[in-house]
Amino acid sequence: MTKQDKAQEKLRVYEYAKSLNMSSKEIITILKRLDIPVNNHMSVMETDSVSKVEQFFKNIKSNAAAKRDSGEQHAVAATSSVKKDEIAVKGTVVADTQSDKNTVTEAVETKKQLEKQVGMNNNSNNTNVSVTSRPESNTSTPRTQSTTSAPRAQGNNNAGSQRPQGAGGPSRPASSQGGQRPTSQQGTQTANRTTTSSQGDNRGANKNRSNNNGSKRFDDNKGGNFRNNRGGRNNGRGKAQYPVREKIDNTPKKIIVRGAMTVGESAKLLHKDASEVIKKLITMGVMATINQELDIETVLLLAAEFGVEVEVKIAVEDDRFETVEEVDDEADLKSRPPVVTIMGHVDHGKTTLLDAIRSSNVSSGEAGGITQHIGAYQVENNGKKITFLDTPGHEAFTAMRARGSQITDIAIIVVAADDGVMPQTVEAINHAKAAELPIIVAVNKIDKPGSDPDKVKQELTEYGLVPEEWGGDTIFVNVSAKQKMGLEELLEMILLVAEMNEYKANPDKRARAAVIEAELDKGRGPVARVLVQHGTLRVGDAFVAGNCFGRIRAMVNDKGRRVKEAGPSTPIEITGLTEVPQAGDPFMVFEDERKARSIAEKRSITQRQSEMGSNVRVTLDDLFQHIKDGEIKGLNVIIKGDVQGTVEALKGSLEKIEVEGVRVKILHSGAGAITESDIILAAASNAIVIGYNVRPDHQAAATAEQEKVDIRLHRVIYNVIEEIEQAMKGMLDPIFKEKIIGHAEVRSVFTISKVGTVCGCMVTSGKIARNAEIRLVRNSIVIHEGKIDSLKRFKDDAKEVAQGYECGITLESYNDVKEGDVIEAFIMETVERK
Ligand SMILES: Nc1nc2c(ncn2[C@@H]2O[C@H](COP(=O)(O)OP(=O)(O)OP(=O)(O)O)[C@@H](O)[C@H]2O)c(=O)[nH]1
Repeated sequence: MTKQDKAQEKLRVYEYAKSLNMSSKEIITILKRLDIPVNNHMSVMETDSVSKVEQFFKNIKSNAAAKRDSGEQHAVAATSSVKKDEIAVKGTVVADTQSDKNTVTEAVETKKQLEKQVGMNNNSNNTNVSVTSRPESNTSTPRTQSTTSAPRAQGNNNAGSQRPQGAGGPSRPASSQGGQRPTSQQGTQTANRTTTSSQGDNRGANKNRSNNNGSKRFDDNKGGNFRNNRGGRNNGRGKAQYPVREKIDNTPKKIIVRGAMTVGESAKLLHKDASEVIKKLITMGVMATINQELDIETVLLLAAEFGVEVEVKIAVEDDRFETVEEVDDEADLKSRPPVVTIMGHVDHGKTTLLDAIRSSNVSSGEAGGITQHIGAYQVENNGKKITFLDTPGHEAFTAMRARGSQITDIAIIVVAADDGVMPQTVEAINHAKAAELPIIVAVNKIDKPGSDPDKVKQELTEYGLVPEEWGGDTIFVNVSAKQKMGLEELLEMILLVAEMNEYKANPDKRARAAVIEAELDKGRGPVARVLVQHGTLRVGDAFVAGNCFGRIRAMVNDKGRRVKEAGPSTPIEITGLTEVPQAGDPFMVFEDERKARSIAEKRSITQRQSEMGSNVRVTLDDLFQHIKDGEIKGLNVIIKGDVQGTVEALKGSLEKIEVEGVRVKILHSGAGAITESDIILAAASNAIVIGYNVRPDHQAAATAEQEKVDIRLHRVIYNVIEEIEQAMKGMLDPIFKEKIIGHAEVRSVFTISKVGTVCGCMVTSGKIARNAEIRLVRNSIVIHEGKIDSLKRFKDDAKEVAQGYECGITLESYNDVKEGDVIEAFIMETVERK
């Protein structure tokens, strides 16, 4: 089986879209509408999702059919109802997304507009509808001319779209439109986009506007421009009850909505009497008084009823720009270089490999530049670029992910052929898998005598990485970073994976990027290295990076050259910041420095508030609530245990748990203490950490506290399983929860006859209380759990001993204590259920 075949086994959004002759964006909108988690066009579509989408199409079809049946006239629709409905879906979604990238309202709108579209289809024969009496409308005159024109396949056979549109009716010269058409160019543009033709002539105008480079850069993510709500479309619907009035109508063509507003405010905006608006609302089934607040959705419907176009501008999105997913027009997307991270075990040759690739593949035309370490670099192979992140290792990678930056496309796992799979190799694989990245394995050091690449392949099959020649789908490349062998093939394989995944971005808009590293330079002030992800970054651009802002003073590329602009996947060093951002911070360009400053300020306030506020991570205590709210579809878990065997057993049992469709997903498991890397992975993947007979090391505990990661420590497998199961069912009753109150280090051990082993200890954190329970920990492994027999300060019994003091401790029925052991004291506390 070829690599291509393998890759195609997984159905990605874009492939599915292609098969339906739709764009990824449309499918994404539908998936979101159906509450199916989806990130982008590369997201894998499970069979379940496909059937849900198909069901969605079916529903639309049957709705349309039902409406048709109930209507009086359906001449046009009958001939090709399936195709028509599909296209109706398509046309509407495009209309939505194209008009604006407001993804939040988009999903809601889709349904409404779909319904509306269906409704509009039913009016298809009603060609004499007086759509609007607005003087500015450019639809009325053409309509009367077009009553004889052939119905459109799209089912947009409402009055407005029945007329030929620009090039859509070549037999009709543009001039025949007289003064009604804004320009002939607009007509042509409209006609070119046949699927969106339902939107009438103004679409052409809007497209023209968005083609204007300058303004387009800042158009993204502003409120929705619900052009389907345009005048002319809906008047036909209400016509029966409300005959057209002859008086001059000053209804605005378009209004801007910034949030919910009262009936009175809506009326003012729509240039209507409040009574008229209230009446209209009643016909829509909404009983409201003049001071009653209408949510955005209702305002949108109301405006549509009056035939007014709405632009939704919700300012709140600006300061949470990283959460807004931009949906670009497929036509605007251009291929971009893949971004690659190299991971692997210590000393397996990550840095050597990065250096070898860099020194042997400097892109043509760039040769002679002075190598500059800016966190990433680009090389060229057969005229195609690849971006390598310069900070090898999965910790840095996952730390960035934890800050919300997913910048890597492909992970290279380096395994030394003379050493084989090591603990950090497994960690790296799991970190890459958690980020859902395609993995290429580079088996390194094949020049070394005794190296055995096949053994590495064999070992990796255990972790789900099966080479293609063995029937799997993982690409393995044998390399020697030191001898520069196999590098060419490695690059080719990266480009192959990139080709299969079609990494694309829209270079023609304001830049979005991620900070790779940042520092305070003595001479130049704050300096940040960023990787441009979307759009083009230019000198002079005002931007926000994390909670900092600035204006780009200068940009230097990885060859040390000053550049004026940088497109997607380009790493660049920038100056012009006011402060130093953090690695992983999101970066976005804004229209001016004032705006950037205000957004940066808002972001830092929000951050401070959320730091003070409640935990946003999943914990077992609030798991049920998350499941109930549909926020999580699976519980991500990291398991660490004292012995590999028990870890495997635990893994097997947990994976079997399923409660109401929610399953446990083990992101990573291994023997040994809970490390900081485990916590970072948990934070990045919203996972909980289970420690079976092991403890978090110092650093890990501190990071867990800071990142608010839930760590569950257990000594009985059954308890772990029960706890998780109960939490998922919402039946967890942590009437008691363990609270660690302190640690004492055993500094000396002596045996006294009749008393047993006495431990001379120093309390290193918190306190040790006489009535507390204890755990004896040796090298992060729990070797005993029990009670304190006696606690003494010098000769006297003590109730508790605080941090920084020495004490003598004997344990109840336990004597196997060694110097260097840690006694962890804990109490069981009553916890209120959330
Ligand atoms: N013989 C041989 N030695 C290699 C090869 N690649 C790397 N080495 C050596 O392996 C050692 C470790 O290489 P590094 O590149 O520092 O390994 P690393 O994975 O970056 O190590 P850390 O940064 O410590 O995680 C160095 O002494 C390299 O010279 C190779 O292909 N063949």
